[in-house]
Amino acid sequence: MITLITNIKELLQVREPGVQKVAGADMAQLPAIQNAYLLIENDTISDFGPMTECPKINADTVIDATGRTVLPSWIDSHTHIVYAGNRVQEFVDRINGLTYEEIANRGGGILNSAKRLNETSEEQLYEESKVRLEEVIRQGTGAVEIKSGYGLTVEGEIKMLRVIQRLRDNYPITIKATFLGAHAFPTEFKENHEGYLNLIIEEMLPKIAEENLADYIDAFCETGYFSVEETERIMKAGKYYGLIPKIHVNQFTAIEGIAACVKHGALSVDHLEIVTDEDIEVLKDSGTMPVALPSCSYFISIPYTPARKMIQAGLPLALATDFNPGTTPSGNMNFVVATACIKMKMTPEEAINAATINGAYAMGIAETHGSITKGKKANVLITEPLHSYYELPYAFGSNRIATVLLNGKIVQ
Ligand SMILES: N=CN[C@@H](CCC(=O)O)C(=O)O
Ligand SMILES: [Zn+2]
Repeated sequence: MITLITNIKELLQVREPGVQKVAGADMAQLPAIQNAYLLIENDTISDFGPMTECPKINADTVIDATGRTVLPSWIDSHTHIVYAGNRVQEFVDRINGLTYEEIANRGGGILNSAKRLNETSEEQLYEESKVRLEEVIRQGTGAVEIKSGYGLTVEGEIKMLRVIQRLRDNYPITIKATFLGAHAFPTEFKENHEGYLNLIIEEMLPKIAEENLADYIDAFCETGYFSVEETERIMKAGKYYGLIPKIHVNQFTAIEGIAACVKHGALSVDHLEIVTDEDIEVLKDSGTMPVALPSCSYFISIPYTPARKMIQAGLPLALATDFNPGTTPSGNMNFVVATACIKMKMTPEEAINAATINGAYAMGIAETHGSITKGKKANVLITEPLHSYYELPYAFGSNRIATVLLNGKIVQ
């Protein structure tokens, strides 16, 4: 099956093989070809270049992209798409003055979602989650990481991870699964942290590893949730089973969790609304990707990740949605890219790099996703006719994606 996209006004994020991520000043560069073609063989990008070099072949499908931009699909490296019900009441409580912390202290927040999830059947959970997955595919996401973490019981966590596996089996989007048993302490373990850590390490992890249900391990390293020392125990236990850490850290407070994550070889550190100079130092020259989640900052009115400061220090940065029922009931990467430009003062080039190649690194899939590169998966987006790709973040409330290809096939 051969697909040829012709007359592309701008083909964005064109990279040689081997580029895993971009950092610092390099984030401002978004390599592009004007008036280009893109050749897809089966599910793989096989060639691209200027129209003057377009091969004369009999393609099965030819798409004329006159006036349109073509770019790699968005990579959403941090989501909690699998959940039951919603938390609209907490949304209204926050409008009326309560904070996220106050709501959590009253038994709301993560524990609210966990209660609901444990009362929901696996079938129902799958049905609710697939609607969200279908929506983000339409919005241009071509790869998504999905976390557990609303079970907080052996059965609940396994149920979530099985749903993630079923989504992976049934949809063309690339999915990675992360075990987040250490998302919050269930009420019965509030005064018995040791007991819950033992449950995660001795019961949940061996079962998850046996069924091969997760790729990564996560913990919510935060004041009032998992301490740095507790997070280190979770990371070590995960690594024993081959799960690389990707950690929630520095959302509300900086407690030196980032240093611990770097020490344990975390693939990414996510949230980073509060970042100290020491945190930035420790991330320099590490293999750990910082991930910002601007829709979360927007929705619960907390600071935005200091992107400018981090990029100026030479760091890379990825962008993801954090799609979840509490702090970010949206999986729209177009909004994330726009909000990063508008609120974090990232340039469109930096934001697109952060939402494609750097997101792929944060998901451990940079070899196959995140750029227009020969041999990579043909997960690409074709926009509506645009004057320039700047219109993607400029039109912040709109979706300018007209066509979505996953594995070389048009799905939208
Ligand atoms: N901060 C931790 N976890 C989620 C929110 C969880 C929730 O409130 O349900 C987040 O990334 O924002
Ligand atoms: Zn999250």
